[in-house]
Amino acid sequence: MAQETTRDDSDSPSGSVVSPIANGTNKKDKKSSKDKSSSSKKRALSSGERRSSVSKPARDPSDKPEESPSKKKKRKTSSTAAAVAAPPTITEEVSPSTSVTRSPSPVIDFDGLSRPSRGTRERLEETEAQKQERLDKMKGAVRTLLECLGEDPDREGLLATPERYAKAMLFLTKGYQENVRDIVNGAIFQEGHNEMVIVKDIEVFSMCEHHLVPFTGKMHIGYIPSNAVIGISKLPRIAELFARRLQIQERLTKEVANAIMEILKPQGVAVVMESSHLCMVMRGVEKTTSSTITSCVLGCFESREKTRLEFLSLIGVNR
Ligand SMILES: Nc1nc2c(ncn2[C@@H]2O[C@H](COP(=O)(O)OP(=O)(O)OP(=O)(O)O)[C@@H](O)[C@H]2O)c(=O)[nH]1
Ligand SMILES: [Zn+2]
Repeated sequence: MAQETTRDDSDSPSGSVVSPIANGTNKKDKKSSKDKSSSSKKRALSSGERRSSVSKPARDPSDKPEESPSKKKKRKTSSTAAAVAAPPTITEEVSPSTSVTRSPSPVIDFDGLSRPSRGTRERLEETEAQKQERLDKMKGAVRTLLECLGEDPDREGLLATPERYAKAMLFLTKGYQENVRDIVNGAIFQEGHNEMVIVKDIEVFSMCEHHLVPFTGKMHIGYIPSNAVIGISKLPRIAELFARRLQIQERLTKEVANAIMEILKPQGVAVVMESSHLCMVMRGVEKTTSSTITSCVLGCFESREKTRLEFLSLIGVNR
């Protein structure tokens, strides 16, 4: 349910840079939008730099463009100086011909993919034949799993299980292949609005990356626009995109909050998630009534206690 409360935020950052994803370009003019987006990305970065520097999403350590050998050698000599230097620039000259542009946000890359890794991009770009080959490989692995469990994979009830489970796992991790740009679909409206917007009690289903079993619960998302509002359904869609993959609840909460900051450049975002982990209910400590609450507050939700408390009371966590 979406909720709006009146508020006057005099110290809201002036103006709002709409991030490249907000332009909602569709596939055909993606090339030109990519050029456009790189300049707006730089703009986005400058407005991003204006954002509270208190909490920045941790970059995935593997998200480092390959350095050319000469650069590596130079780096060794001045490592101490580098250690205190300003954080790495976004566009790093790997070699004169190819400069690698890293997206300003480590949760959404310049292609609109969310935290892509080699494997997930392959999944997105594979041919029908490669898709079938992947499915066959997964079916074989599940068959082996059934045998190792002491089951008979050829008995009637299990004959189709390898394919069913392989397809189920691909569905449960479909978030890897979704593109934030398609999710937002250009539904960002310059409304000159700066009251708190909350969509709460969003059902979330994710997969614990340690045990490959689900954790499910509710997510509450609030933001205070700088100017632009997003289509309210896009907030649960963004949550879904980051939930449908192998996750931990802390990272899921943080990625949703940072993605919304990146897409909308609002004054601040707050995300709270409460969920039950089957890996704690059906095995291990076997606590059926326990639930885990995680939160991530950015921008004015982080810097202003009043704003944070108002959000928490409106979502009923402060009860
Ligand atoms: N901020 C805001 N958004 C609204 C309101 N009413 C409808 N919307 C959103 O307007 C957006 C329109 O987005 P589109 O992608 O063009 O429409 P759609 O394809 O039906 O979007 P989905 O509902 O996400 O399937 C949707 O995200 C709606 O949720 C409202 O009162 N406030
Ligand atoms: Zn687990």
